[in-house]
Amino acid sequence: MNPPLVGVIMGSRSDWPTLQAATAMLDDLAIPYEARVISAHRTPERMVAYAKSASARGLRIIIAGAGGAAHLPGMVASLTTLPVLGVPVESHALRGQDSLYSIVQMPGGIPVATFAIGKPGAINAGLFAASILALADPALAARLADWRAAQTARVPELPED
Ligand SMILES: Nc1c(C(=O)O)ncn1[C@@H]1O[C@H](COP(=O)(O)O)[C@@H](O)[C@H]1O
Repeated sequence: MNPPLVGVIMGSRSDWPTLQAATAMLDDLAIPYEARVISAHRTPERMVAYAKSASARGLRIIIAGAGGAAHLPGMVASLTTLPVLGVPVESHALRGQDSLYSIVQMPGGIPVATFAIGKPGAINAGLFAASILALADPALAARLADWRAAQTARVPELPED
């Protein structure tokens, strides 16, 4: 297996069903990744070590999902200049609006690319990671174009089809 290019991290194991929508896209496009549970709140030292070593270990993009007081994506972004794609996980109490606002409202200077709440956001984070990597990888760009074409072909023209 090739070394991972994308680090998929999440604040809790309970986020994994959401983040698996991102890793499914990476699997579809044959992009090597790793998945880890890392929390800014519960495992702060694991987070610092991961973010500081990510680039040197060969990671090119980090997808970070978290719910509620979702500090993980922003804190990781503060510790690396790799692109961080933030996925707001749908929380129970506030249905992910807390997660979304926590991730999207970064102060100027530390960017996190923020996606939609829940699985649609995770899917798009996976596809966006592919788009970034495809800039320097023509074979991946071709796989991504094929993936889009297959998606288009699956959309029926008539509603009863
Ligand atoms: N938002 C964060 C962070 C963080 O931002 O570092 N660490 C855990 N969490 C979130 O807490 C929620 C509940 O976690 P549990 O299900 O483990 O109680 C999860 O959605 C997780 O992302």
